[in-house]
Order: sequence, then C-alpha cells, then structure tokens
Amino acid sequence: MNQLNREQLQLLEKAGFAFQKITQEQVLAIVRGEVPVEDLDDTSLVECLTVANLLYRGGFPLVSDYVYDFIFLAELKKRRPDHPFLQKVEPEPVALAKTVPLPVRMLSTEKAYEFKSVQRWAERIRKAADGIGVDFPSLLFRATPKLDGFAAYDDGERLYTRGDGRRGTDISRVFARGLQVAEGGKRGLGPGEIVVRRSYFQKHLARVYDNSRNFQASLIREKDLDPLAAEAIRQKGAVFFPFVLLPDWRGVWRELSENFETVIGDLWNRLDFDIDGIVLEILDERLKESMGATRHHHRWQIAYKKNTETARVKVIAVTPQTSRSGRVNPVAEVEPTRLSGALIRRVTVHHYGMVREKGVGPGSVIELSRSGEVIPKIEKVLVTAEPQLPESCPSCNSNLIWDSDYLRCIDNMNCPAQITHSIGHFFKTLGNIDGFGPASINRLYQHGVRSVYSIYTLSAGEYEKMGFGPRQSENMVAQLQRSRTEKIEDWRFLAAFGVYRMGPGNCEKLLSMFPLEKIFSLTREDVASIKGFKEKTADAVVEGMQAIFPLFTQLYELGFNLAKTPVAGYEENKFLPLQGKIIVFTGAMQQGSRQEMEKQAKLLGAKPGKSVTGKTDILVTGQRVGPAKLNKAKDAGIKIMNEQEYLEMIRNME
Ligand SMILES: NC(=O)c1ccc[n+]([C@@H]2O[C@H](COP(=O)([O-])OP(=O)(O)OC[C@H]3O[C@@H](n4cnc5c(N)ncnc54)[C@H](O)[C@@H]3O)[C@@H](O)[C@H]2O)c1
Ligand SMILES: [Zn+2]
Repeated sequence: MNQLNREQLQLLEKAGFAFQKITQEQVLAIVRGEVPVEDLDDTSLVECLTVANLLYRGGFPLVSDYVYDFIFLAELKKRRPDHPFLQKVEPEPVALAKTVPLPVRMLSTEKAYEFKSVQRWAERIRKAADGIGVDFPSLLFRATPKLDGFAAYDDGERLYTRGDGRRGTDISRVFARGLQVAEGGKRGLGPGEIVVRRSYFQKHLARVYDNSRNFQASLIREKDLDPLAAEAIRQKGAVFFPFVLLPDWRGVWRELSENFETVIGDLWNRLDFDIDGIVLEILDERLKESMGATRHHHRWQIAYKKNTETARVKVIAVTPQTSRSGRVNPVAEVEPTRLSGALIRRVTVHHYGMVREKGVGPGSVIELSRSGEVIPKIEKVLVTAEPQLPESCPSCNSNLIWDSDYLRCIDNMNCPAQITHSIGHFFKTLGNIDGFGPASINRLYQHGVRSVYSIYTLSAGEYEKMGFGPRQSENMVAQLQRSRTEKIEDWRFLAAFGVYRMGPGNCEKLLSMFPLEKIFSLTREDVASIKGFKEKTADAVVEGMQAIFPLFTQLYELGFNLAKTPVAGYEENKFLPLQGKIIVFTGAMQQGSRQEMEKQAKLLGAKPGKSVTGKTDILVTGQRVGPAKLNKAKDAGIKIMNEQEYLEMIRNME
C-alpha cells in the first residue's frame, strides 16, 4: 500500500480534511510500521489519528482497531493525557451536515483487550459500590455482543446519527426508505446500530464490497439509494438493531470472572451480524448514576475486544537463554515481521517441552498473535522442523535437567546468567536506583562481583579500578547510598530478592499478614493460608525464603529505610479504625496543615498517599481542588470526601 485509494481520498476531502503537518506518504509509512509513532511530534500524531478515524467512520479503515487503540491512541494518552482529542467522542465525518441535539448523550466505550483490564474495571466498580453501600458480590453484570455497524438513536419519530455524542444528524430517511427494526422490534427503542446480516452480505454483497463496513455508508447516504442498498433494506439484509433487543448474559462478577472465556465465546457467535467485541456493563441504576461518565465513555461500561490479527513467521534459530531462576528459555529468532503495528524479531517460546513436542526449529513456521497488549504469543506451529535441544547451559556450560516441561541449569552458585540476572532483578524491583543496567552488572561480574551485598560495600575507587569512569563511579556510590536512605515499601524490598512466586503483589499480601521480622520462621501452613497459595507452592516459598536468608540479613543490616506494610489484625494495630486505608489529602485544609491531617490519619492506621493512584481508598479534598484531580479519582472509582465529611467520619469512628 503506497497510496490511499480513491474512496479514501474522497472521504478525507468530503470531511474537509487537508494534510498539514504530516504527508500522506508518512501516514502510510507509519501504518506499515516503518516509522514508529514515538517519532512523531504531537501535531502529526493527532493528524494521523484524525485520518485513521475519518477513514474508519467512512467505511474504509486504514488500520485495525488494535493498532488504532494500542499504537496510535495509546501513544497520545501516554504523552498528552489531557489532549482534547481524547476527551470527546471521535467525530463522524457527517458532522459537517446540519446537526440536531440528541435526546440522550451517546458515548464511546472504554476498551479492554485483556481480561486483566476487565478486572481493573471491575475493581473500580467494586470501590464505587462500596462507596454508596451497594453490595458488590450480588451486583448484576450484563454482557452483550458489540455490533460493528453504524450507531444511531431512534426516538420513535426520528433517527439520529451519533455525531459528536451530543448532536447528531437526522437520518430518519432510512426508515422512510423501508428499513426495518430487527427481531420484530418496534420504533422508539433508543440506541442501536444499523447493521448488515453476515449471511446476506456473503450471498449478495461480498463480490462488490470488501466488508460490510464499506457497504454501511451507502445505506444512509443522502443521495438516491443505490440498487444494492435498496435491495438489502427490502430483504431485511440490513436492519436497525436496538441494543435492548440484543441477546445477553447476566450474572454476578464471580460467575463472569470464573467463566470469562465461555461467556465471551458464547455471545461472540450468537448473531448473524459482524461484531467487534462484547460490551460489559452493570445494571444497577443507582450505581450507574453515581459512577457517571467522562466526556468519552460511561464509567460503568467497557468493551472487551480481541485482536484477531495474526502473522505467519519463519523461525531462523532457537536460542537458549538462562533466566534468573535457572530455567533455560527458548527464544525464537524469526524473520522480521510486522504484527499489529510492531516489528517482531524475537519471540519467547513457552518452554523447551513445546520446542520438543511441536517441532519448533530452524525453518519451522509459526503463527503469532498479539492478543495481550504487547508480547507476541505463539498460536500454532504451522510447519514443523527438527528441534535443537541444548545439552548444557548456554551461560555456565553445566549439564541441564528436565523439570517437567522446562530445562533447568541447576548450578545456581556459579552460573553467570543466574547471578547477573538476579542482581539486575534486585535493582529493577527496588526501582529507585539508576546506573545498574545489564552492561554495568556484566562488568561487575567480570571483576569478580557475585552479590548485591558486595556492590553496596564497594568504594568509588574500587569501581574506578573496574573500568567505570570517575564521575560514573561517584554517581554509583551516591545512587546506592540514596537507595538505602530513601523510603521504600518493605514488600518491594522483599520482592527484590526474587523468591519463587513472591512478586510484589504476593509480598504485599504476605507482609499484610505477617510482619517482616517473622517471615523467615513461617511454616508451610502459614504460607498456604495466604489467598492464592496451595500447599505445594507454599513448600517452594518456604524453601526460597530460607535460601535468601543470608543475603537478606546482610542487606537488611545495611539499614534500608523500609516502610512497614500495616499488618491486618495484628495485635498492636487491631482496633485502628482506618487500618490499611490509603488516603490522599489534597487542597487547602481548614482544620490544620495537610501534614497535620496526614499525621492524624496515620495514628488511626491509615497510610497517607502523595498522589491519587489505583490503590487509593479515599481522596479528602480541601479548598481549591482542580477538576482534573477530581475526575482522575472519580475515574479510578475512589471515594471522595470533603474535609468536613472526613472529619465527621473519623469523629464517629473514634
Ligand atoms: N481501525 C481504525 O482505524 C479505527 C479508527 C477509529 C476508531 N476505531 C475503533 O473505534 C473505537 C472508537 O469508536 P467509537 O467511538 O464508535 O466507540 P466504540 O467502538 O467503543 O463504540 C461505542 C458504540 O458502540 C455501540 N455499540 C454496539 N454494540 C453495543 C452494545 N451491545 N452495547 C452498547 N453499545 C454498543 C454504541 O453505538 C456505542 O456508541 C476505537 O477505540 C477503535 O477501536 C478504529
Ligand atoms: Zn548455568
């Protein structure tokens, strides 16, 4: 694709769009993945989004939804979260025509391409429900197929396009032309979409149009209907489908989360219409009202989408890589291939068991997808080849053993890969220190450094002797010093040791049940009592804790500035009313300074936070608080109280 096609150019022209900052060639180079979106300046990026959006709305999309959402939009969100383009419903090109106010606002939806994002959305709903006393476990969710048609609103008399969400265009003419409401429905059922039946499209239109999106626009055209459109309307191949008539699934969050794939899969194939996702929403009107909407989407609704783009790639070689834990992971080097906006050269294969069984070797062909948001995944092995299995560790050359599906290097005392990756993991997890990337760690290793502890004990002079520059050496020592004196959560510190299964999340869980001083005397029963742990993993965790004990003690005694995780139900804190709550104070307070309020909250067991994050429980607002901050908190489902409400609450608690 070197040029936009005629239809696309016409669409842009009709919408009054002119290339200004960016050229047509540049847009296409971006679409082909030759120019990364990161290289665009803000104006060009927005221009690129505008082009993609206009072409999509007009029926001739330039890129897939995934690329649009996760390459283009995501970049703008990252750079300019407040950019006006993100604050509104992406406009339809027909907005140039005369518009009329819509009877209700019609918004876009928030998107999720991973179950994890759906979980985060549910978490926000849980918080909002707690905030107004709605019982979350019994809250009903509804899932419906997301029709991939042309959005419209039917008030019984007129039919409107969605327009900019507030004002649409009157397209009642399509009903006058005989368009029917789907499923024997009647007029006036509110929002819905004009859609084309899949079977009808295949039989009558596929020869002329690439997809039904190309065809949809012709149904609402102002000019005389073309014969294919007239016929599709007459034969009910095209209909207006109000959302209230959609087949659905209803149930509580627990059912939904436990059977997510099944619920989604069942709905995905229920209709004879193209769909581009499943819409999830809650049914409680009071909660919906309290959660409200941004200018872009309702907070109580989300669209789960799938990235269906796949690519077939040829494997050039499979390279073994020893990880921190001693697992030897197969990494397939592939012929560079573009997939959903990224150039892919290497793909991690799950394990050597898969390499062996599925025949992933030089010359094999694999099918990749990017179902998640970043990492490519191997869907299938299409052409097999002789696998090459390493016999010894690529790093230390010692023999490998099979541990179920994994190959493992067991010489963890002397394996350079295991040692350097563990050191790297420590600093990366600590997250408050620069200058200890792979290159520096490898140099340290070459000069005999084997543990994080010795890194902390080296002087600037000693770093210089290893070949680090004088300024760099000074800086490394200063960084190390700072990493010990700056406050850091104890769970983060523990997670840095990289015990099996003990990532940041589980460390925080563990430390909210047992204080740091107790964790080396935990029994397997203690560990198994943590939610999500089974006996077998508990054994491994206890063993892993024993293994890090010597290093942990060494480092701990250097005196890190650890912030204790409040221990729930632990004797001394038992009756604190705000136990474990993360509270952020913002704005000018009346009762005292913000510091004083924070101190008081701490005494009641709370953890004051500096800024609003997903973990915040309560935002207490004083005078002069900007709407941006409030909206952010609202978006995250955080309970918001003004100073008076807050003071009253703690008075009642005390
Ligand atoms: N590929 C591209 O170039 C390109 C360009 C622009 C936008 N897009 C896609 O479109 C998205 C934005 O489009 P949008 O603003 O129309 O939002 P959207 O795709 O989230 O759609 C929101 C609309 O979905 C409709 N809908 C269909 N089935 C529904 C159901 N069961 N329940 C409720 N609503 C239902 C409603 O009309 C609602 O207005 C982007 O995030 C991207 O995925 C793609
Ligand atoms: Zn090794």
